[in-house]
Amino acid sequence: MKAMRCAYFETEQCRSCPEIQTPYRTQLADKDAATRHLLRDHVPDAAWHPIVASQPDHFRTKVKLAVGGTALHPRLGFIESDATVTDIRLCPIQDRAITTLLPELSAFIARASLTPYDVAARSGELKYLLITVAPTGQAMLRFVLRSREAEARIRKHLPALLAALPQLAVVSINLLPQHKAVTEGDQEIPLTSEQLLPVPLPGLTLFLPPKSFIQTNTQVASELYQTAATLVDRLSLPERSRIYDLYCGIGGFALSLAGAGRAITGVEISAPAIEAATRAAALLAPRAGQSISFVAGDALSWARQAQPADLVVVNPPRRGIGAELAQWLNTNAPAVLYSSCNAASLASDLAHLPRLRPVYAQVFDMFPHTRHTETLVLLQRED
Ligand SMILES: C[S@@+](CC[C@H](N)C(=O)[O-])C[C@H]1O[C@@H](n2cnc3c(N)ncnc32)[C@H](O)[C@@H]1O
Repeated sequence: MKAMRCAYFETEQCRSCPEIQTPYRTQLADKDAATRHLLRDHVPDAAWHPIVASQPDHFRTKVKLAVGGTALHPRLGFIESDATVTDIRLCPIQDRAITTLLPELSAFIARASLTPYDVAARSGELKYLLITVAPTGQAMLRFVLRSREAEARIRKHLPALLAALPQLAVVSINLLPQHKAVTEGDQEIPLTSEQLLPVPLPGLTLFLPPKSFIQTNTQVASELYQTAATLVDRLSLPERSRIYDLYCGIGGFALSLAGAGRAITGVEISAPAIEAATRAAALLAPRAGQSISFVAGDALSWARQAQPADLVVVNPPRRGIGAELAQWLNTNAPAVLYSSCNAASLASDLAHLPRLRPVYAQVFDMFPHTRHTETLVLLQRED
């Protein structure tokens, strides 16, 4: 398999995919070997399974596009160190459903006179377009603005935009008044009556609200959830089992593990994500003894007051779960399914789980052309 071509990389306009000139098969082999090496003190060779590949192009289902240039001729891409924006609207790793939206969105920026935010001068209004697409092609669009100055113009021109791009299911404004190196602020202003993007996956539909986390590569995320479900089906869980999904987001793992006799609780810090997960759970087929509930809160505080579980899934942010939650799992969970986007924090967390032995491990290539990985490890108690 040849390396992928990317004009932005070849002309040194973009360096976001540092491995893009390495043939994809070689990237997979390198990534698999590097992850196994990093975890060598914790995961035995026999536990490893072959890396799960992504599509090498058009896999990215959510993007953050900084807006630069002028309202008449906006540039959509990323901010350089000199504060200008490089346009990468034809990026070959983004889902085609995103690329298709961009000419019309560019025209909309001109029509609604949305002056791009100038980072150096600290002037202008439009900072980012945040776009997520579902496998159906439906999309969520969020305008990240410095203030409400442009809101009325966006509202005025929105009906024409929605007529031209009927796949825009959810549109909102996010306010980011501070001059900070973050992507979004606290306040979200809905512009469409629907504020949940349905993301159908095999056997379930997730619902994404504007400010919640979703994996960047829906194809690989779906394989991750399905692998989790298969692994859990193979465990000899008791007939009535208690399962926790900590850091559950909009519920991808919890909903995939639903089944007869299973009482599943998902815990997540974001209240809108919990509402969305609850809506998704209501659509699942009922099964005898099945219950799924979601709780908004801090995973560690919640776990501290929880009953021991038969299985705990953890899928934390890059920092990992930390020593205290790891120690709680070590005492209270006979089985743990840990999905990590940072093998280094995974390694340090595994060091705090001496009673649990990794029996299955696999890398999922959620982020092709970079060195980032998603690693799934199933651990079971030895005694
Ligand atoms: C890597 S995402 C995983 C989400 C979900 N499991 C999925 O597959 O989409 C990590 C999630 O942890 C949540 N989170 C961050 N800190 C948290 C905390 N202290 N307690 C509970 N959830 C937290 C984030 O909001 C985010 O949704």
